[in-house]
Amino acid sequence: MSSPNGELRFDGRVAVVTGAGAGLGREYALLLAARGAKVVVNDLGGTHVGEGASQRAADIVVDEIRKNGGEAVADYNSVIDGAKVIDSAIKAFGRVDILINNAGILRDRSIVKTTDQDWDLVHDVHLKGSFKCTQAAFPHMKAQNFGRIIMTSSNSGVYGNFGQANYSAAKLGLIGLANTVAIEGRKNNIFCNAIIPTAASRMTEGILPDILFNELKPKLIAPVVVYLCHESCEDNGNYIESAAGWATKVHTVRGKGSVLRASLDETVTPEFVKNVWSKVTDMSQAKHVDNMAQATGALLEVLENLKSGEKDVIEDTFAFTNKDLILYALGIGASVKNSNDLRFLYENDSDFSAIPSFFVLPGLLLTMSSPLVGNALPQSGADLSNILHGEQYLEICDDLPLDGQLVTKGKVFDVMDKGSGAVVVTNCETFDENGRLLAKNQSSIFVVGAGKFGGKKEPITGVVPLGVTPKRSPDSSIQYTTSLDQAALYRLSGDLNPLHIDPNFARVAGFKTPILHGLCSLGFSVRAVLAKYADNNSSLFKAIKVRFVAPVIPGQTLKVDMWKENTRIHFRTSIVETGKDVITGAYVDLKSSKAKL
Ligand SMILES: CCCCCCC[C@@H](O)CC(=O)SCCNC(=O)CCNC(=O)[C@H](O)C(C)(C)COP(=O)(O)OP(=O)(O)OC[C@H]1O[C@@H](n2cnc3c(N)ncnc32)[C@H](O)[C@@H]1OP(=O)(O)O
Repeated sequence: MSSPNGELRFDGRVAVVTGAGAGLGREYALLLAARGAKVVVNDLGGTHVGEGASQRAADIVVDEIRKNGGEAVADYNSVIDGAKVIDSAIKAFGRVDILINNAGILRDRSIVKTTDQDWDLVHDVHLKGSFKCTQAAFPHMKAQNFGRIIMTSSNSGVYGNFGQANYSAAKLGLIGLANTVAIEGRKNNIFCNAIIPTAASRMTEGILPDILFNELKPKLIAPVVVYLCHESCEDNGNYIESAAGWATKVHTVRGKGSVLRASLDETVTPEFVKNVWSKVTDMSQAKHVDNMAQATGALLEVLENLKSGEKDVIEDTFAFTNKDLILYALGIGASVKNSNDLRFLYENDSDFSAIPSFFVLPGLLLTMSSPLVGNALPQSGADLSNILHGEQYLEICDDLPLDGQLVTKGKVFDVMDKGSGAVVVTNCETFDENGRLLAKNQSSIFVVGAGKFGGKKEPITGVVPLGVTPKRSPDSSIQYTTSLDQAALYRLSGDLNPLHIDPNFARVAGFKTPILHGLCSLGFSVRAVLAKYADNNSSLFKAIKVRFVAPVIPGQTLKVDMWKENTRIHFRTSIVETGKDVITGAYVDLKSSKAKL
C-alpha cells in the first residue's frame, strides 16, 4: 500500500510492537502509527534489568501517537504471556498484521558469575517471549494470508561480547527462530526477518562510547524495520544490520571444505584432518547456502564422488592473474635485460604470454596441500622435512590462458620402494572454467628415508620415462646465474616450503643452507630451451620431463647444455661452480607444426 506520492502506508494494518515504551520499540510504534497503522504499544514498564512493572512507559507512547492523530492502545503484559499480548490487538482492532518482537532486558555478567536467574530471565524475555508472541499471532496471520514478523537479534549474538553469554545466546537463538518462522510462514505470505540494530538505548547506555552513543539514534533504524514490515517488502528469512543511518544484509557463508578420507571404506583420522585443516578452514571460495536442501545436497555430492571412480581423486582450485605470470617469470630469472623476455614481464606487450612451466604450479600446490603423498606410504609419513622433488613431467594440452580460475584433479599413480627412499608418483590434470583440459602434470616425490618397506622398485606403465641424452657434445649451451634471493623470490609463486628459505629448517632436512626449488631450476632450463630453439614463443612448447639429481644453492650459476633431435630438445643442467649435474634425463618437446627450428 502506497499513497499517490509513493509514501509507504499501513492503513488498515494492525501492528504489535513489544517493548515499545522506549528506545527502538517506541520509534517503530511512532513511525508505523504515523503511516496509518493501528498500534498495540506493549511494554511491561520494568527496568532494563527486568525488574518491576509500570503502565507509564506504554501509556506515554500511546498518548503521543494519539496526539499525532494516530490510533494506539497500550498493553502491559509480559511477552512471555504472548497470547495475552496478541489478544490485546484482537480485542482492540480485530486483527494482527505485524509483530515486531523487540522487548528485551540485559543481565550482563561474565560467564562464571552468571546465575541461573540471569540466564533464564534473559532467555525468557528475548527468546521465549518472541516465540510466544509469534506463536499467538501466527494463526491470525495465516487465516488472513498476510503477516510480517521481526525478530530482534544483536551483534552480541553474531560475534559474541564479553559479559553477555546469556544475551548473546538468546540473540543468536532469535536468528534461528527467524529462519524457521520464515520457512513455516512463506506459503501463507507471512515473512519473518531479523534486525540486528546498534542503537543508543537504556540497554546500551554506559556500554558504548559517548561519541558513538550520540549518533546511534533509534529513529534512524526505525525506517528499515518499518520497510521490512511493509507488504511490498518481499524479503523473508534475512538478517538486516542497521545503525547510524546505514543498513546491510548479513548472512552466513560456508567454505568449500575438504573430504576427510580418501575413499568410502576408509575412516576419518585426526592425522588426515590435520593434514587438510588449511582446506577445511579456507574461506576463499566460501558461498552462502540458501537452505538445508542445498547444504545436504553438497554432502551427497561428496559421498557420490567418494563412491564413484573419483574416490581417490583430490580436487583443488588455482586462481591466477597476469601478475602471477609476471612474478613467476621473475622467479625463474626472466629479465628486462633480455629484450625477448619482455613478453613474460609486461602485460601490455603485444606478445604477452605465460612461460608454459608456470602450469606445473596447480598440480604442485594440490600435491603439497593434500595428504596424497603421506597416505600413499605404508609406514612412514611424509612432511616437508623429508620430501624432495624427484622428477617432473608437464604436458600442455591446449592454448594457455593469461588469467582465470583453474580446477585441478590429482591422485597417486604409483609408489616405488627405492631403498634410500620411497618415490610417490602423482598425476594431476588441470582444467579451465569451461572444463577445457589445459595441462597434465606427473610429479615424482622422493621421500627420503621412507624406503625399505618391501614395495616394488620399478615404475608401472604410464610413469613417463626419462629421455636418453645424446652422447655427443652439446649443440648449444646457455648459462644463467641465479641470485642469492632466487628462492626467496620464486617461493612467492606458491611453494612456500621453508626448506628453500629457512636455514634452521634446511639443517633439519639435512642441508647446510636452504636449497633452490627444483621447479625453479626447471624454469631456468625451460627459458634456455625457449630462448635458443623457439624464439621465446611459448605456444611452441609441448612438454617437458626432468629428473632432479642434486640440489642447487641460490647464487650458483646454471649451465643448460642442449641437444636438438627433431622437435625434441634434450638438455642437461649443471652447476658451473662445481661442475655437478642437477637435472638429467631431461627434454623439452616442441610442437612440430609451428616450430621455427
Ligand atoms: C608436485 C610435487 C610436489 C613435490 C614437493 C616438493 C616440494 C619442493 O619444495 C621440494 C623441492 O623443490 S626439493 C629441491 C629439488 N630436488 C632436489 O634437490 C633433489 C635432488 N636429488 C637428490 O638429491 C637425489 O637424487 C635423491 C636424494 C632424491 C636421491 O638420491 P639417493 O638417495 O642417493 O638415490 P640414488 O642412490 O641416486 O638412487 C636410488 C634409487 O632412487 C632413484 N632416484 C634417484 N634420484 C631420484 C629422483 N630424483 N627421482 C626419482 N627417483 C630417483 C634411482 O633411480 C634409484 O633407483 P633404482 O635403484 O631403481 O635405479
